[in-house]
Amino acid sequence: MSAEAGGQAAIELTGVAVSFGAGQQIYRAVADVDLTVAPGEFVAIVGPTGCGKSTLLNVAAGLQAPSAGHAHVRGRAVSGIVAEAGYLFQADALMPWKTALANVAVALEVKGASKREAEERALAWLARVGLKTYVHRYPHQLSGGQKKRVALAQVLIRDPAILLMDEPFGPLDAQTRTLMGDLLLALWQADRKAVLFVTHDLDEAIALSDRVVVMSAGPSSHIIAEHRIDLPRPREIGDIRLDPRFHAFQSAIWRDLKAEVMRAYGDEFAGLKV
Ligand SMILES: Nc1ncnc2c1ncn2[C@@H]1O[C@H](COP(=O)(O)OP(=O)(O)OP(=O)(O)O)[C@@H](O)[C@H]1O
Repeated sequence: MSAEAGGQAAIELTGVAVSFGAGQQIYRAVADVDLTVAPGEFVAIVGPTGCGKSTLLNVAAGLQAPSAGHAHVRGRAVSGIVAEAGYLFQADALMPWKTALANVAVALEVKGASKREAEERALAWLARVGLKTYVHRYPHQLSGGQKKRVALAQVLIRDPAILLMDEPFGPLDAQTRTLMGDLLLALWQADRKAVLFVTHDLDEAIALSDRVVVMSAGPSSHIIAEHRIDLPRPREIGDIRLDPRFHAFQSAIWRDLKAEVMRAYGDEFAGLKV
């Protein structure tokens, strides 16, 4: 679906540059990025470490002001934190002193819902993410994957218009990552929100997305390629990985990415001669 077909874009970055520091110490992390996510589209950003993936996500979230260019979310210029976005980051955002139920319910309570209504809806969301029997556990009594499911419920219960996800399943083991990917796909399929998803993992990017955007190594990182992933939906990650076209996408994206990854790491590996 193009941005035009769905009306205004869900997320639109135009000519975005981000620099850190000042004077002689200035570091131009990202330069001249144009990126549009259409309503209902799932877009993944991949690129070498330190290329500016999180920086771009932060610009879309309103957490980082661009030094040049503009960010729009659903047609509105971003200035400050975007309230209609749901964020899921690698680090755990759960409050350790609250149960799973309270952690999810609080997302509605802060928006003015009564405790009873918030808890009822939180129970329904925890059931949707498969945690019906864990609602009274505290985060330290949950596995990494279970905590991620609570975090997902905590984000989705607010019904955000767009989702911004930064390596959300990064700390999980491979099997749990796959299950979390399938859960995310099932939830997304039921209620297609625009998603901007940052990951290091090519397989994850291909399996989940409609489009994979490849960034160059920094400084002045920019988009060097885009791949439309027209694999059939609904998808299950285990099955879609067996599709021969999945491997064709892997090879094509890796061809774009490899030189940039080598450029990002080159000097460090050169220094490791023994
Ligand atoms: N607040 C900051 N101050 C100074 N430099 C920063 C700041 N935030 C990010 N950078 C630098 O900008 C560049 C891009 O960082 P960013 O975290 O966006 O990259 P990334 O692609 O998400 O990295 P990774 O894949 O390793 O998570 C990096 O070189 C980083 O060191």
